Amino acid sequence: MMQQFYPQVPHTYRYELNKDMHVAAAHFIPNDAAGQCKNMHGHTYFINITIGGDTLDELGFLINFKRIKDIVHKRFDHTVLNDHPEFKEVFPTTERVAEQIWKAVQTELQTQVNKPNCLQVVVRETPTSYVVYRPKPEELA
Ligand SMILES: Nc1nc2c(c(=O)[nH]1)N=C([C@H](O)[C@H](O)COP(=O)(O)OP(=O)(O)OP(=O)(O)O)CN2
Ligand SMILES: [Zn+2]
Repeated sequence: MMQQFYPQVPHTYRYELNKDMHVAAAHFIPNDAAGQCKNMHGHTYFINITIGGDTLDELGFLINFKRIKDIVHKRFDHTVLNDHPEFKEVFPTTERVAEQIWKAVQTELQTQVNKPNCLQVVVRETPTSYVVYRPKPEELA
């Protein structure tokens, strides 16, 4: 079941789009300070992505919902997060996962003519733990 939690991000865009998805993935935090998380274990991550913009494309989309899912789900679903190049230098904590999702989505959005912005990424790792990632204003187009 989707966790119906939607933190609001303040903005003045005409359109706001939200995409929810689940990603099943394994990870581990290779440091003794992480306790049990040092051992490989899995989560069904709940992810919510918020996109804002003032103009639509020729179809009337801010961006196709499916394209957002493809950027994240195709990349991470049923994988070991630690195996991905973006997690070679940093551990795949919830914070870092949210940050990397923002980077991947924002990069894709900037290839669009209407250039919408990714305003927020929510990553829920467990029923009791989640992170909200928001870019700095200077990181937006
Ligand atoms: N700031 C962070 N703290 C922790 C992270 C993280 O990514 N960022 N990750 C973990 C572990 O990976 C773990 O899977 C999740 O921890 P936790 O929420 O403590 O899991 P529980 O289900 O045991 O939570 P309870 O509320 O105690 O049941 C740890 N910390
Ligand atoms: Zn974990």
